[in-house]
Amino acid sequence: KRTNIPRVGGPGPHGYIWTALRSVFDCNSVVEEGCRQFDGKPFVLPTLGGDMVVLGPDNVELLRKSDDSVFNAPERAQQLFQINLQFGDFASNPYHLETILRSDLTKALKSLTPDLLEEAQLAIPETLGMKGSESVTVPLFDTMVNLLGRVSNRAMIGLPGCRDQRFLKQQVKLATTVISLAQFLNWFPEFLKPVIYKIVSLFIGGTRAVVPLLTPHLQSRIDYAQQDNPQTITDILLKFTPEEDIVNPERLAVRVAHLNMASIHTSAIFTTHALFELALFTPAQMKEIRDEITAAIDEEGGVCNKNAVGKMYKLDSLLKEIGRWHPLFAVGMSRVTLSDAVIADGTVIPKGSVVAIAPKVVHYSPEIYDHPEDFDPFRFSKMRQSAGGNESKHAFTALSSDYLLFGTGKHACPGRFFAALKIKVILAEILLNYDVSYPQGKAERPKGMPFNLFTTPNPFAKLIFTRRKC
Ligand code: HEM
Repeated sequence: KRTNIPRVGGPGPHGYIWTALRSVFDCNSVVEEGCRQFDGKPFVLPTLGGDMVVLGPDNVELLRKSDDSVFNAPERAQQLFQINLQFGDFASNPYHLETILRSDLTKALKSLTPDLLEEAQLAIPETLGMKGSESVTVPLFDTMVNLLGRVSNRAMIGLPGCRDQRFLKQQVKLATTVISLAQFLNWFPEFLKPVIYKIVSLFIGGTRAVVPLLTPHLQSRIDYAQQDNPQTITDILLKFTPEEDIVNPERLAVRVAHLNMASIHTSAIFTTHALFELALFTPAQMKEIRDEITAAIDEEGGVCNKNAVGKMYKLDSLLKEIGRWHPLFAVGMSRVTLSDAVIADGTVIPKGSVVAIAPKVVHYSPEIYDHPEDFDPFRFSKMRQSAGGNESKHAFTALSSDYLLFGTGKHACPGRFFAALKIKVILAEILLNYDVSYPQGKAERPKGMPFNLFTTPNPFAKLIFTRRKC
């Protein structure tokens, strides 16, 4: 048994604390340092939430096959988000994850597309604040979070809830508060956590602030759903909702708030990165991507429906290349070991460890990707062309051990098809109606903002949207 796993960073307590702080503010370089130093062998990454064992890429398969008996994901989600305090006891019956997201939502995407498109068409000029002007300059990430909050909720809860600004404001805030609050709660002993949570959430909001604003919108869906014609994700969810959550819609609101939390920021991050990249496109690249979008819509009789979106291969490729470059987390697919576990190189990981994998080691591997250090927006659409019958392997939403954006195995992101659809509907609409450019003198990709192993686009960076002349 080898259990002495080395640690990245300087020696001694000072080295430990300094590296843990770097994992908050400079996570990408600490993780890169560890991956380089230990060259595929596991190493310990100190974080403010405790030690994390970063496994080499040869363990992706181990996590893919995992059934939670040894490498457990729900337990890790509990630690990361303090789910029992912030979302209640849904671990015992996660019906909103299992039934709806894994099959029913994906099947319903076709019928949700017209509403997503209608909302995008109305919300884009309103959220940008165009108000009749030809051109506006906006802080891009915040603008996209607000846009995605509204468009996502057109599918999630429908009208009029998706335009309720008070609800959207609290819902958007939830994603940023949940993780920080969970990390803060982790510093207290178990028995104190509920009290601390109650006090702190009085000041910073969180789930408790979203639920009362969301519940009335769900109540009207409950009344509507008695007719058998689901028009929103909530309507589909209601088919699987136990009676106790129907009579207490606050309980249902917690589930919907949780789905929204997983859905809005992730999609907004991708839309933001995509627009930052599109603003750097050459005129020839821009023509290529626009021509493909127009052709896809024309083939569907001028309607941007789900089939049309499915034919926007260059847009799909751009998103996939963004995911290769910016995989959300410096380390992801995080699990807790429920017993001692032997990994690919024979190392024994002790029971109770948190393990994770650094996606960039895979995404930047020259054995997998040609010139991995180059950002090539059409990398995957070119790979698709030469795939000889295996084209779908290169789709943005395809899962593979060569591409870890959406994780792997049983817990791979179940919302990825919904995410891809809404992001593409929004981007196609923007590309066909606006030119995007950087404010003068800033024509370079803004650096992301790492925080707590997670990297968001720079919130201060701006983009100019100019209406296209037809
Ligand atoms: C581009 C957008 C998105 C990205 C990059 C993304 C990424 C991820 C990743 C990396 C995981 C963890 C996978 C693992 O541990 O193996 C995950 C899990 C999850 N995602 Fe997403 N996600 C996105 C959009 C969405 C959307 C739109 C929804 C909801 C509608 C969603 C719902 C979830 C849920 C519920 C889980 C937990 C699954 C489980 O534990 O079984 N995600 N996502």
